Amino acid sequence: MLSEPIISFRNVWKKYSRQQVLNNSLREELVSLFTGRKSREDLDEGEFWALQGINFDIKQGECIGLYGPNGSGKSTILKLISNVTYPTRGIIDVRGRVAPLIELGAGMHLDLTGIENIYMNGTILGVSIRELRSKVDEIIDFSGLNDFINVPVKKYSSGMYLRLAFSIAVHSAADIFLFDEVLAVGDEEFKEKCRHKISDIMVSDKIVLIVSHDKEDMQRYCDRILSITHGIMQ
Ligand SMILES: Nc1ncnc2c1ncn2[C@@H]1O[C@H](COP(=O)(O)OP(=O)(O)OP(=O)(O)O)[C@@H](O)[C@H]1O
Repeated sequence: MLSEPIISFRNVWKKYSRQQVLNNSLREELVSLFTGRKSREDLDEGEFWALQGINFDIKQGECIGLYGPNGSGKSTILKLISNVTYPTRGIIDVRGRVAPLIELGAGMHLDLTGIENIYMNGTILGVSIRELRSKVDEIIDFSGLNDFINVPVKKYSSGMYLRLAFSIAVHSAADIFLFDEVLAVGDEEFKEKCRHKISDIMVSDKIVLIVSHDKEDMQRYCDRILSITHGIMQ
């Protein structure tokens, strides 16, 4: 059972449009649908493949680094794993609860205070209210946001968002942790704390997926590195 993949991508393609409004009229869409003159997978003007035929498996307990130049498709892979977006083609299987630290502020409820977000997001990430009550001081303490914990998060700086989001995620019951260069906005002291916490998670049976431009760093910590360029995995 342990060796079964928890995340699997089978021939996954993701199409994006550079123009938000497509030029296709409804008529053109209908003609293509009924006549088959244009395959649904073909690219319309302004569209491009952000991912092309991606295949990989990740097993329980693995720590994987995702490496590639800007715009190569790393964040798109994390968004597909966390269901923020969907594949244009292919099959994605993700078994387990995902804690996605992929976009600063994503998943935060801006009008709620820090502590309200701890309860809200903690519950979404599988922690019971009773457990959250017993962990809340530890979560606040790790975040270092003690003086700001009763302030609505819309007043937080990007570093403060990170502190709260990271602290909630690493104290959650998630099975899969996605870290998309989130540490970039943290100060050195907090980064160091996060690195320790990530190392603790790595030695557990959880899956950790890290996106970073620092290949050497990833080689030190990760079991494997998946390299991607222009949406194609090497
Ligand atoms: N919502 C979107 N709509 C249109 N294009 C998008 C969207 N999201 C990403 N893209 C494009 O898809 C490509 C892959 O983007 P992605 O964010 O996955 O790359 P990345 O490898 O994470 O880049 P970086 O290292 O700069 O964060 C890029 O060309 C990007 O501009």
